[in-house]
Parts: sequence; structure tokens; C-alpha cells
Amino acid sequence: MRLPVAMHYTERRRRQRRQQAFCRELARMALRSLHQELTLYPKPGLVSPVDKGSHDDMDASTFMRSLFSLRRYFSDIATAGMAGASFTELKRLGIEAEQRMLRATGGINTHRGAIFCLGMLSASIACCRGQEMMLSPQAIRATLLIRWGDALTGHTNSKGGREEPASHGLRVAARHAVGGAREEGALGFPSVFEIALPQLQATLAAGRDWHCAKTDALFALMAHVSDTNVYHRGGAAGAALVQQRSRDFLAQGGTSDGAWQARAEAIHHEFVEHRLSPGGAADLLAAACLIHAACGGELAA
Ligand SMILES: CC(C)(COP(=O)(O)OP(=O)(O)OC[C@H]1O[C@@H](n2cnc3c(N)ncnc32)[C@H](O)[C@@H]1O)[C@@H](O)C(=O)NCCC(=O)NCCS
Ligand SMILES: Nc1ncnc2c1ncn2[C@@H]1O[C@H](COP(=O)(O)OP(=O)(O)OP(=O)(O)O)[C@@H](O)[C@H]1O
Repeated sequence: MRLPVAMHYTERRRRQRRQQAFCRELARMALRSLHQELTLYPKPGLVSPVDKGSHDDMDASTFMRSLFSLRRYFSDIATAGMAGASFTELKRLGIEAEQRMLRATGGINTHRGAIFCLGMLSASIACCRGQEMMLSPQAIRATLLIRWGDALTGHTNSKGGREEPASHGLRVAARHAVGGAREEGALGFPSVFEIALPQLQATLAAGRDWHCAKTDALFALMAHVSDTNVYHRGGAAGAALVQQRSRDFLAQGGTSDGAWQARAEAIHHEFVEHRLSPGGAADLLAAACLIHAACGGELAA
């Protein structure tokens, strides 16, 4: 039986409202995930509410200003992803968000990697939802690769649409042959899905709390990721130090070891001494929190 036209219209409006509400909720989750990363301490070399880590141009309040500037972005990129927008459209939203972030922070790069990583993942989560798929890490990753995988591979070699000649990431990629954020994206964020998420889940399954889960996941990321921020500041020797300390921390049981807090704090101070900052790993931790939350997990306080 055919429904009257007015009913079709009402049903369509309802569906549209539900989808808009989902995109707004997803944007809140993305911001909460970034906030979850920011508030974690000890966190080697990184900015937290306790100190500025290896940075002298930014602190937690710079990150908070940056976070507020991204509210609209995450909801816009989710809406675009739900509608199956092209990568060109997503990239335009990403570049605008970078510009808003830089205005909010007085030119300091607080969230460039996160805008890319959590932005693409938000688009993918919303795209799954738009097609009424069950939200799972597998579905989100497959959707990202099917929809935007080719374009993300193309992006690996482009200048990213910005005006400057080459970013730190591109210079590091050329000099040290490391992939960085662009390669992560082109491969469907393997460090999020294969390293950070399983580690979050393993620590929680072992009965430890969310704070421990985030800490173990961050160390697992630092042990595996080729972080262009680390190479930019510390070269190959800095990258080797970050990986070695992180592997040692995990080999001693991570947060299952009674003295983990003191050990993590000692590594934090050592990274600060060397001016090392694993910002890529920090972004990927926030991204893993977002996938965890989008698939029904709790983001504990
Ligand atoms: C892809 C991006 C991150 C550019 O990265 P690039 O390699 O040029 O390096 P840049 O030094 O500018 O920033 C890299 C940032 O990525 C993060 N990062 C570093 N290493 C890694 C890694 N291995 N994995 C994930 N993130 C990483 C860091 O936080 C760092 O700040 C992005 O800034 C970009 O291209 N922006 C243009 C807008 C765009 O195209 N957006 C796409 C859709 S949202
Ligand atoms: N808690 C955090 N502390 C520090 N950096 C973080 C944190 N979370 C994420 N990051 C990432 O680290 C990057 C900042 O690193 P950095 O200041 O080295 O970048 P830069 O401005 O490109 O380099 P530089 O300051 O050496 O010229 C940001 O792009 C951000 O994505």
C-alpha cells in the first residue's frame, strides 16, 4: 500500500532529524575523546593540565581554546560523511577547521593531526550510520577505505592543500622515509584499529580502570608509530628513544606493574629533557577513544 505523500514527508523529516541529532552527538564524542587525551597524566613529553611537557608555546588552556573552535567542524564533517561526500569536500572542511584552530590559538598548531584523523573517522562513522549499518570497528574502517581509500592514498603525495611549501610531516617523510599521518590515513588508521583499540580493551578486560587503559594504549602507540612530530624534534635517535622506552614500559607489564605511575613520570621527564613530543600518538589515542565510544563503549570521567 502506498503511503500518502504527507506521511512520506513526515517520515523523511523524522529520519533527517534523527540523523542530525546523531551527527551532533558524534561531534560531542569527538570533542570528549580529545579532552580525554588532554587530561591524561603522566603522558611523556605531551601537554596536560599538570604541565606543558616538551612545549613552550602551548599549555592545556591553548588546547581548550582549540577544542572549542572545532565544535562545528566535527558535526559538519559527520553530516558530509553521512551524505557520502567526496574527499575534496571533506578536505575543504578540514582546511577550514585548521584555519579556525590557528585563529583560536594565535597561530599555534594544537590539533592539526586530530582534525585529519578524528575528522575522517567521524565522516566514516556517520557514513555507516547513514546506511543503517551496525557500528563496529570493522565496519567503520572498511567504510573509510571503500569510500575514501583511493583519495587518501593520493593525499599521501599531495601538499595537503595548504599554501606553505611543505609541512614538518612532509619534510620528515622525505628525510627519514617515515609515513606519518597521511600514510596512517591511507591504510585506514591501522594504529587505531590494530594497536590502540585492542590495548584499551585488553587493559579493561584485565580489570584495570579507564585511566590505565588510556595509558597502556598510549605506550603501545608510542612503541609502534612512526611519529613525524618525534622525528621533527629529535631525529632518528629521538624516535629510537621513544620506541625503546615505550617497549620497556610495556615489557614490565604496563599499568599492571605496581610502580607504573613513577615509571611513566620518569619517562615523561626524560622526554621533556630531550624536547620530544609524541603528538601523533596522542592524536591516535584520541581517535581510538572515539571509535570505542561510537561502538558503545563508555568514556569514563
Ligand atoms: C594529513 C595532515 C595531518 C598533514 O600532515 P603532514 O604530514 O603534512 O604533517 P604536519 O606536520 O602538518 O602534521 C602532522 C600531524 O599529524 C600527527 N602525526 C604525526 N605522525 C603521525 C602518525 N604516524 N600517525 C598519525 N598522526 C601523526 C601529528 O599530530 C602532527 O601534528 C593534515 O594536516 C592535512 O593534510 N590537512 C589538510 C586538510 C586535509 O586534507 N584534510 C583531510 C580531510 S579532514
Ligand atoms: N597533548 C598533546 N600535547 C602535545 N601535542 C599534542 C597533544 N595532543 C596532540 N598533539 C599533537 O602534536 C602536535 C603539536 O606538536 P608540535 O608543536 O611539535 O608541532 P609543530 O607546531 O608542527 O612543531 P614545532 O612546535 O616544533 O615547530 C599537534 O599537531 C597535535 O596534533
